[in-house]
Amino acid sequence: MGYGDAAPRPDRVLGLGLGRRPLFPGMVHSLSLSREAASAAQAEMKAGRPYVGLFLRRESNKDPGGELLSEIRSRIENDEDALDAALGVVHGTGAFAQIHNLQDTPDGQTQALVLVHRRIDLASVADAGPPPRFGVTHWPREVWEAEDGVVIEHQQPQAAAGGKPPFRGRRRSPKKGTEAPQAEAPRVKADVVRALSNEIVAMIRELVQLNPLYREHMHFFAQRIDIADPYKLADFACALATAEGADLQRALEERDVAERLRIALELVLKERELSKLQQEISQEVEKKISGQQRTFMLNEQLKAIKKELGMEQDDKEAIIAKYKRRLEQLEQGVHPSDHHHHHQDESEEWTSVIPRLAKEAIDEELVKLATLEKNSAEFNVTRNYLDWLTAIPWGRHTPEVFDVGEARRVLDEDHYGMDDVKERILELVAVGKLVGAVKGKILCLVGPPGVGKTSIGSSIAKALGREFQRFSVGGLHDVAEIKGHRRTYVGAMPGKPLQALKAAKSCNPLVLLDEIDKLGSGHGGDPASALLELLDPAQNNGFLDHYLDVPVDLSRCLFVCTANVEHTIPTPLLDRMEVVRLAGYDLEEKLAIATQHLMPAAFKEAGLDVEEDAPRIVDDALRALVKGHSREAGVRSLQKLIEKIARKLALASVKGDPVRVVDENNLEDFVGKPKFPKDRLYPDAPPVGVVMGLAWNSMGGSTIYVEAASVSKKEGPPKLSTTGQLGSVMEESSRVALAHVRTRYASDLEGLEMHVHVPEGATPKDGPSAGVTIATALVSLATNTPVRSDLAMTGELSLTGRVLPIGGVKEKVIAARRAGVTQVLMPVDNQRDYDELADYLKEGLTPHFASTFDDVLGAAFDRSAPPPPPPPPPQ
Ligand SMILES: Nc1ncnc2c1ncn2[C@@H]1O[C@H](COP(=O)(O)OP(=O)(O)OP(=O)(O)O)[C@@H](O)[C@H]1O
Repeated sequence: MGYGDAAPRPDRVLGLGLGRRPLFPGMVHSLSLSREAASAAQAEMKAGRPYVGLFLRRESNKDPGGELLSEIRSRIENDEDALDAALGVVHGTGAFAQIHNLQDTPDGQTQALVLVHRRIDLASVADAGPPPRFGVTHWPREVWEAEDGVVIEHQQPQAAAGGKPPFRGRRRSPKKGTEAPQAEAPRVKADVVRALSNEIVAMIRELVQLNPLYREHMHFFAQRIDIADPYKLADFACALATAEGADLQRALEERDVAERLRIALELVLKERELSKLQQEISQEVEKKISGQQRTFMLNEQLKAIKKELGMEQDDKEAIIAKYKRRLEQLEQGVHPSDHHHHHQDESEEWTSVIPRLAKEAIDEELVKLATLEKNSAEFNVTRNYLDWLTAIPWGRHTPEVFDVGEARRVLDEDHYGMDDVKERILELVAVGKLVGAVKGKILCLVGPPGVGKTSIGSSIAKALGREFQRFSVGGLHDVAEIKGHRRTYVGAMPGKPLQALKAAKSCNPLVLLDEIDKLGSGHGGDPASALLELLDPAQNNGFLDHYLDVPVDLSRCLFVCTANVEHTIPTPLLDRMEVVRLAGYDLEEKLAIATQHLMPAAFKEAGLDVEEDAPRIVDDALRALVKGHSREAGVRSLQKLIEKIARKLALASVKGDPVRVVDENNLEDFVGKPKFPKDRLYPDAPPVGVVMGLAWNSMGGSTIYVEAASVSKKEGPPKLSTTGQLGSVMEESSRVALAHVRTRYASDLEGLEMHVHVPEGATPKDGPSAGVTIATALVSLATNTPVRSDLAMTGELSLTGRVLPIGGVKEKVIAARRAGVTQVLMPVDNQRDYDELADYLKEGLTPHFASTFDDVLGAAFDRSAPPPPPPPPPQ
């Protein structure tokens, strides 16, 4: 596309208004035209005049494209002079451009590709339009030649230029020098122009580097425009600039080359500043974003470096400060991790002194800690040690309750019965009230599982106003569990007593030692003697843990032990304990416990208590539950069954099919078929040779049958074999029984080979108390006489036929009642135990107290019956 002076110079053109900025000669533009402007341009092209005059509107609008200047007409109709009207709407100098091509865009506009040839001045309004047609004067050819420093500056008028002065109307008054370029000395002017040109080129280069968008322009420019032509350079620079329309118009109107260059330079300078600013902003934003990341990375690195160099001095100081603070709190009597607990009130009692030895140890360790390397193993050892030293609740006590009535209320709240235990506790409280302190009494609760030994422990603590802690010593072999490890061990810790003290946050907690009867015997020292040291009030005011290495006063702790049986408790321990026996519960007691405690608790747990008409389990169903499903001394499996029922009730109620009452009829839906359908192996009268005995073990009391049968008859002394997992003591009892029976029934027994069996063979049985039962079974066999069916017996038998006392009277009586017998036989020496039993346990029972085997036989065989005949000879 050639441009410039070769193009025709029509003196009338279609006039279009430009909204935002004027166009400069030499440029190709894609100009969007309004619909009317496009159709006017179309018409021009059709008429073979593909030209437009493009004038910047005085009041610029947003639209950068070309439009028809229809306002001119209305202005003229308002009696304005036509040229004045046009110059009121647009600037007087514009661009003469050739339309190369028109293309419709989807949004209803038309894109016109125009090439700007030269400047024109608006000279007249040939037709107000719309579309308006203007009479125009074309600017002369702009030529710049400088030869040997002499400027030849032409502005040759070409062809008919209308002859009118080029500037009219509202144009700003021309600048000095524009009218008279010759005013400057040609020589100087040439230098100025060159200097300005160079500067503009340099600036444009910079722009291109700053913003790649300009690169395209530059490329175009270099191809088409002679840089050496300052007029064209100025126009190019202006076209590049994103400046205000008014500034650009000024450059458009400027005739003087130097002045035009100056304006152009000013514009590109601004452009460069703008580009720089733009770049700075974008860099800043980028920096900000990456800055955050950087800070994080650097911090991490710093940490790593500090760690590497062991420079975490600050941390160490903070740790030391922490201990100092704890120490202060301890000395003021505030425990470091003081928590809110129910016993706290004004009367809280403080003995806030840290023992001298402990204080010395703490101070010493603090000094040591300050000198140690933060990452050394020893630092951590020392730190752990200080943790423990400062975590012991030195001198802190919870206020104890010495109110008998209140203690009784608390104890009764959680547990039914257990009167022996409660009585003992109330004694403690009463003595404490008189003496001022409960000195470490060791209670030992002995009884079968599930009778509430552990759970009453926490009630006792509550009743006495002490914190509750427990740990099990069952199966404990290592003395270190009690006395702690020496600090030199990796992962060393204090023993369980001090751990309990730390957890209790007070020096007078109730500490429950579970399963003291199952204490192991150790290889590394004897746990029993360590426990002795812990429990003995004479020693434990200076309990020395291997780890802590500083004596701790445990004399204000109250120790309670639990055990299932007494005889495996190490004797030295047992000697110092006060044993309270819990025998287990019979049916009525279980019913009471279930209704008063287990059921409400289980229902609450299952969320059943919130309902208005909450479901209930009727007494008969409970009775069936106890008899058929949970034959045990305690109530643990009864509790589980009730919880199971509660869950199923909850499920039913959620499903929308609630069950209101659990009775005997629907009980099986909840717990299945009874596990113990019958109470007795021989529901009716037992056959010859079978006798019901009473036994008890760690699981509570139970009835057992002893069965004797003759196997064969041979020559010689009678023989006896036994089965049923009998222990050695019971084995011996049977030999004693046979020996004694032989002294009386020698002829009946002669040559008899007998077998004694104790059914439920899977359960190990031991103890001497089956002696009378085995002997009676042998007599029954020897004399071929059955014993009374409603009798159960217990008692040790000596060789000479004396009946010796036994243990577990209450358990055995309960077991006898459970089996439905009405007569019980026991050694006369146990009569006192029996008399002390609660009346309801004795109701309906006939006791027999035997001192000799004759007494036993008297009770076992109906005296009114004829004397037992000799047994028939076996086949
Ligand atoms: N007399 C009672 N009154 C109320 N609840 C009781 C009574 N006896 C036992 N319980 C309840 O029975 C459950 C079992 O009791 P606990 O665990 O204390 O038995 P334990 O004698 O310590 O058994 P183990 O020897 O196996 O430790 C507890 O939930 C307890 O509350």
